[in-house]
Amino acid sequence: MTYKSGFVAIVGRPNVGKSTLLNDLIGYKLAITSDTAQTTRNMIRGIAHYDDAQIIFVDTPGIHKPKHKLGDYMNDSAYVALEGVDVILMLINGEESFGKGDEFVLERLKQLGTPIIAVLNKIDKFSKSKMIERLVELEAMGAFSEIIPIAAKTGDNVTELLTVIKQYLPEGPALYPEEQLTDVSRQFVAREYVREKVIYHTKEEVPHSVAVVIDAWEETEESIHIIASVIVERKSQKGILIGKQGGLIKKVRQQAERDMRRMFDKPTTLELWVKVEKDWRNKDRYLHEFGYNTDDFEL
Ligand SMILES: Nc1nc2c(ncn2[C@@H]2O[C@H](COP(=O)(O)OP(=O)(O)OP(=O)(O)O)[C@@H](O)[C@H]2O)c(=O)[nH]1
Repeated sequence: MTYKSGFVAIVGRPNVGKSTLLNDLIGYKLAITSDTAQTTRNMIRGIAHYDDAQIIFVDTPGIHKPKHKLGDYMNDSAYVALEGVDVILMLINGEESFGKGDEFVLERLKQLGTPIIAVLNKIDKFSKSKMIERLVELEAMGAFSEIIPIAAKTGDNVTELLTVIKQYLPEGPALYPEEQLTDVSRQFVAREYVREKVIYHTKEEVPHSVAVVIDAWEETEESIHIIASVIVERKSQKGILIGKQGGLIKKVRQQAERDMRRMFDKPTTLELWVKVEKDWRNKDRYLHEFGYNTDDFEL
């Protein structure tokens, strides 16, 4: 049996299902997901170990028109993630026809000369005839090495996608030790879990204005206690997030704790403080402090 190893980038417009697919492929919840566009802000590597291959999947922020410095950082992380990968998965939301946003992403990808697999996602949400229409549309573009329809949410056809991906990987040894599942820290994962719950429980403006910072991480053999700040941009958002008698932030805390216990495999408790930093998404100092800095790219 030949053993293969390589890097696979998952790219596309916001909200097409990239993080859902990453979690599916690696088999646990590393990347947070939501129905709010632009949830993923950093590139995240998930390492999948198979009998015949090791694949490093790189999830990326959705490529979009940036409106602030954080948006610039997100797009930059997506492009940096493409460097040196063996295959690119371009995720497309099959509910809609290939639009201007997709075209913009594809133009950039074509310049790299890396094989691109078009992954038509969310096939559980539309009819077979619509799916065929979309596949024909993609085929006619002549830009893709393969076109695979899937439903990342239900796992439909993801095994088939994996088989195709492996065909594009070079023969080679494992690049990471078997026990390593990602390159991001547990602190990063903890921050992201909190952010996911905030996004879930708040609407409209709040999700994009939130950052999470770990202030303290107290860990023993038996348990973990984390103190974290949830940063928002306006006083009004702080009120929304705390909720009536602290009800909303309590829900965020409890649900994040539940995910953390599962992920870190020990009892985990969380203490959350909501703070306001005006317009942080446009200020280099805060972007740096909250973990959205280009220094990460060297990782
Ligand atoms: N019905 C259905 N929903 C899906 C599927 N894949 C993803 N979703 C949903 O689509 C939404 C967006 O999914 P994400 O995985 O967060 O999308 P993303 O591309 O990482 O989004 P950004 O962070 O904005 O770049 C979530 O509500 C998912 O549950 C699918 O195959 N079928």
